[in-house]
Amino acid sequence: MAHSEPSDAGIPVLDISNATAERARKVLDAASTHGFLFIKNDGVTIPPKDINDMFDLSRQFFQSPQEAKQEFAIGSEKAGGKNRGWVKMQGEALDPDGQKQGDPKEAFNIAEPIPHLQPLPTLLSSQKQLIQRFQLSCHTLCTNILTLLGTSHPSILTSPKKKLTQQGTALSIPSSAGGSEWFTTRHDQSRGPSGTIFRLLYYPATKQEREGGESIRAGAHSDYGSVTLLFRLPGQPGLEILKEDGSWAAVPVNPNPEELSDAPILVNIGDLLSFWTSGMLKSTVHRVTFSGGEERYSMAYFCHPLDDAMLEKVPSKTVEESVDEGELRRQRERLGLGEHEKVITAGEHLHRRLKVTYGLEE
Ligand SMILES: O=C(O)CCC(=O)C(=O)O
Ligand SMILES: [Fe+2]
Repeated sequence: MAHSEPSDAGIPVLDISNATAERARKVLDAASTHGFLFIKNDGVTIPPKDINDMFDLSRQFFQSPQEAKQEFAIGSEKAGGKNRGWVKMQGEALDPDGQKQGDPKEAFNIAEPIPHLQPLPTLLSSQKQLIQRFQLSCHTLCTNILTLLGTSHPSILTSPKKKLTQQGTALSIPSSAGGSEWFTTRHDQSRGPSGTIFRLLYYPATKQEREGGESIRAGAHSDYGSVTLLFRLPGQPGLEILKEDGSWAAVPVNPNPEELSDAPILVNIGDLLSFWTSGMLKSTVHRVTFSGGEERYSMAYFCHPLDDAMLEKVPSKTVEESVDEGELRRQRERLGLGEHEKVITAGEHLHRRLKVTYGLEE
């Protein structure tokens, strides 16, 4: 069967080491068009060495005996709670309608280390400091992105019908309502628990490369939270995003290897942030496909707001002017929310999202 290569998704690489209005605008622009953006690794916020060390640790962990992993099976008491621990091969289907079997991958979910890190298998707990430092760095980057999102003015509003109200300024969240800190205070982990998860992912090599094409290793889905950071290894692509015309576009690991010695960090908007901004920010559907002759590793940091954050309308003129009614309707339907205005919390959003997708009950 002939297989055509997906085109490159054309996601921009942004440098946010200096938070200028122009950069903030670009972040918001990418978030409200692609739903994906690359952040140039500044070498400091998330040190490349920590990324490499985390990948090494992940590799060692997934290569450990099945029983050592099984002991910390997801949701088990030993793993310390509901969404924590090891997910075995085909243990979950991200696209239950489109797949006969679960995703051919393994995962390990690590919750925020607050008040302390969850119980971990010996190998992982021997590297507690690295893991916690990594979680903290990821949270810092998410906070930086959320601050920029809260302060910028989207260029998409230059469409003929709409006019920029204040050139280069914020989402116009009034400072009396929290201003540029509106999102970040709702992600401030010192204020309460959240659904944030750091996830190690392993896609084992399949015995036989599928003839003539790729197999789906992570089913088509959008992420649940507010912002996701995704780390991949050079030479291990496979991520694709769904474009508006229904085709899939490949997301390279490093779109500009000549200039960027460290791969940039891939960021995507999740359903919750899309819902929260009335569909203005896009939670783009994506999947992982590759022919399977070789194994693949990735790591994702799914940043969620505090469980009790109310998903009320963001007090922003910009958001109001950019409501995507169709997207909002789809999201409300998926969450089982009726026509009527009902404000839910981030915790409830996550619960509904997991329930609708996996048919989970309490
Ligand atoms: O492994 C990847 O590159 C992407 C994984 C992903 O999209 C997810 O776990 O939500
Ligand atoms: Fe994802």
